[in-house]
Amino acid sequence: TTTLAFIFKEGVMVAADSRASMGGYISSQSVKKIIEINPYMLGTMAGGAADCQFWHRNLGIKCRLHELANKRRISVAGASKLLANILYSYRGMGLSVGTMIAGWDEQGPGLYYVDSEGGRLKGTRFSVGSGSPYAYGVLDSGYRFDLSVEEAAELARRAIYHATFRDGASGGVASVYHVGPNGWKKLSGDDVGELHYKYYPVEPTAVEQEM
Ligand SMILES: C#CCCCC(=O)N[C@@H](Cc1ccccc1)C(=O)N[C@@H](CC(C)C)B(O)O
Repeated sequence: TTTLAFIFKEGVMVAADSRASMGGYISSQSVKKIIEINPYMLGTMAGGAADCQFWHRNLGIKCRLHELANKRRISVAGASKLLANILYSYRGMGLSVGTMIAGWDEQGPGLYYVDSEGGRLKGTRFSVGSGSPYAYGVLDSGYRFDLSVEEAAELARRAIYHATFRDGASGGVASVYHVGPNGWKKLSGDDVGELHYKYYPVEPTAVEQEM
């Protein structure tokens, strides 16, 4: 898996691939790794498929119950704390979850990294998953706070693409979401095979050049 998220002038950009693997076997090319927790908050998934899917579903339920009990949406800090605490309570029992909670609340854009070791970090730029070293290379070299939404989406897309090119456990579709003051919006979903020819256009052959 390759997932990434970063805060910039216009909010938070979130992106992920869609591959599930079991050793060398590719078990799925169509996993939704960006979870819509509520209209203003997204979660990303990396690690054990079952663990990520179960605990993100559980988090969504807790967030909705928080809204009903408090008549206001939960903050990004609050949602990430709920997840970190429940994961920590299972520490050492073999859970494998590496996730980011991204959203917009009264503090503006928010981004946290949370994992099944109990880690919880507030930050402005993360990449999580087996392909993250490759994604960081593209992301860190291209990141600026004052990117436009289009530039930020393209940076996120390119970083996921290059990670899927090098990491065998990443692939399928590169999905990109933007979270702004009015909530999240899915910007794109591109098969990485097609993205390949966007970044490496096929040179016309000598014969075609003759035509
Ligand atoms: C579908 C299906 C079977 C999925 C098995 C399964 O969890 N694969 C894992 C890799 C893994 C993890 C721990 C033990 C073994 C195998 C996987 O593909 N994780 C991706 C994210 C999830 C959300 C799809 B990514 O991190 O590579």
